[in-house]
Amino acid sequence: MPIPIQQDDDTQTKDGSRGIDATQIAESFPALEHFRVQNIPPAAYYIPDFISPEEEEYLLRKIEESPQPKWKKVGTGRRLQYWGGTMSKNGILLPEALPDFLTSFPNIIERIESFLRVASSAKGKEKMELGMNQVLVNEYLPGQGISPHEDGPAFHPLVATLSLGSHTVLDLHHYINPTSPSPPMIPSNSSTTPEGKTIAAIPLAHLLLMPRSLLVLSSSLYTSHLHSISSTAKDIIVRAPSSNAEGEDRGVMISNTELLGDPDIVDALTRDGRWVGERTKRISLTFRRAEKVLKGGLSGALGKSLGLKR
Ligand SMILES: O=C(O)CCC(=O)C(=O)O
Ligand SMILES: [Fe+2]
Repeated sequence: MPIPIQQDDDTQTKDGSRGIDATQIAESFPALEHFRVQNIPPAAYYIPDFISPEEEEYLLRKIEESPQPKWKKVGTGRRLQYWGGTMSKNGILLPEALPDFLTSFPNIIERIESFLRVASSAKGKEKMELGMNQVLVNEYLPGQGISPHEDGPAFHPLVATLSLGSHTVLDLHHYINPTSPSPPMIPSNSSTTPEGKTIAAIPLAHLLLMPRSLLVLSSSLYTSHLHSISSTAKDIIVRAPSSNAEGEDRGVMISNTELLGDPDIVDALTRDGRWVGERTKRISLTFRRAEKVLKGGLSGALGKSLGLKR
């Protein structure tokens, strides 16, 4: 890639909307299936170099320059921003206008939507119509992560995350089914959610997310699995399990090696059996569609009465 920007008026589609005309280029465009991460539950798609380094730099600057009150702090000290509005306690988006850096140059929302629409329709499948209306920006300093969680039913079960600045490793987790007999090998340090569901102690899979890549999580990976990022400053990726290393030094095997599009990493894995990456500051943008949106905009008083999270 990078996926082309659609800005010119002559790229308007028949219905007047901007973007790639699916019927024109579906044939020549790689099908979404091409980006599918293999051997994990359906479905994750990893698209390397979804944006250019210049676009990455521009987005990083715009996010950094956002007014101070836009930054919120979570318990662990990590910072985040919500664009497009915040969610009420009962899962309704209290909408706000999205900023120009997401809607015009580099036109990233439309580009993600066009990509998914075109790529998913390449084999005559039903087109994905998303209508992304909220963008969550997360900042991670080296050593910061996010504990295992689900993004929840308030959002359409397809989210796209753009990584900027640094690589990271996203861990995918599954629940241990309480109704099936306990397998003898379940490690005793598996954790339990507030709802009493048990999360398997060992992640189901690891995905290396490089800067400028787009990760799409959908269907059962969205609805019945969890994801997390470990609070580490260094990632060790290995080609095969190693028995002579302890703890974190053991490294992890990733499920998206073939999709990385990064010869240096693939070479290191082939030559040395491992790749070590020191994390730097990472900004992620998660694009999603809140299913329920408050009609008629938001007045401060109404927002408060709905339990607006700020
Ligand atoms: O930073 C990421 O890649 C994931 C963020 C995330 O899972 C979330 O904020 O819900
Ligand atoms: Fe999440």
